[in-house]
Amino acid sequence: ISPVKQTSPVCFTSRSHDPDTFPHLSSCSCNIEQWDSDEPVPRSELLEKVAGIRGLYCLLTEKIDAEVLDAAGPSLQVVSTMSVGYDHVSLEELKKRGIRLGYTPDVLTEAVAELTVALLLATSRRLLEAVDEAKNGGWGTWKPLWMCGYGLTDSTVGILGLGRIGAAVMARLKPFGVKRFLYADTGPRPDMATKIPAEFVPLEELARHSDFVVVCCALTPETQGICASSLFSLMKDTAIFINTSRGGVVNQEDLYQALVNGQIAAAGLDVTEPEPLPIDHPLLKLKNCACPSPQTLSFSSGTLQQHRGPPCPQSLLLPQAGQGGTPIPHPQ
Ligand SMILES: O=C(O)[C@H](O)CO
Repeated sequence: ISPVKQTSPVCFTSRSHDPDTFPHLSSCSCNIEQWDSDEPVPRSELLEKVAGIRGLYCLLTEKIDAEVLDAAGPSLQVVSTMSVGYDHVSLEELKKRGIRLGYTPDVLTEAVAELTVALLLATSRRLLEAVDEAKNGGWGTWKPLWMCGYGLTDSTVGILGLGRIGAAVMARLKPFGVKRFLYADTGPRPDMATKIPAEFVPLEELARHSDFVVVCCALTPETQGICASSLFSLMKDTAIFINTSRGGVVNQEDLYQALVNGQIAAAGLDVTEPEPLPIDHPLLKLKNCACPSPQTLSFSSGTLQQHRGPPCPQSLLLPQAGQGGTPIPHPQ
């Protein structure tokens, strides 16, 4: 976007941005209009605000589809999303219009990997249940097998989607004495599976053999609902299921049944569909399902301070019309 002074907004940002955290936006000489709220911009406002802009800076709360792009009109050149995943953006519609997409790969790798390990340990060691029991008087006396969980030593961990986050999770779990890492993906990822060796296997084999199944893949048409009863039924009844990718990869009714029927031991979910789940949602009633507030845990302000680069979208994926195709990398 050329820094031309104009009276009408050149860019629209869909959330209020703290100038200290986002110096690039404050110092930019373009005329930027900001949705000045911590809450997502209502759809009707978004459709109005984008008219005639050249750049749109959004979050994963905004669905960027044909309707938004049509409302923006032919002036729109770039959409940037402050997120690692871009499943809320229609790549097809962007491509059709020659609009480029920016996103923020890698800014959350460490944070999400740590959170994944936290969820895995909390569920396998029944931490939240134990805290509840101590608070509500359920801890009567010490019993040797009460609240026993499942250990990582000599275990098999299966990662669905071995991108940056999956590899970072493996690096953190390895020192716990994991014996074998398996992974399933769209194809072998030798680049990700060499430092810590991991075996590429079909998803069904991963489900059958893993003590811990960790989902780190991107949400795509292929992964939508991929974790369903057909997969849970293959898993060990002692298996722990962790999802830190997107809620849409899991069929939540099937997961609920698997947890209630003892098909699997427990689940830790950083992501759900919708977010947040309604407070009376059956998954939130289960003792063997840990489902903390997802966005606060995975995208804390600490994360923003700790990552190595600015949180501004930095990678552009889609070429301008007529410039040839750039393969879309594994987003996570
Ligand atoms: O895609 C992302 O950036 C994360 O899911 C945000 O929490």
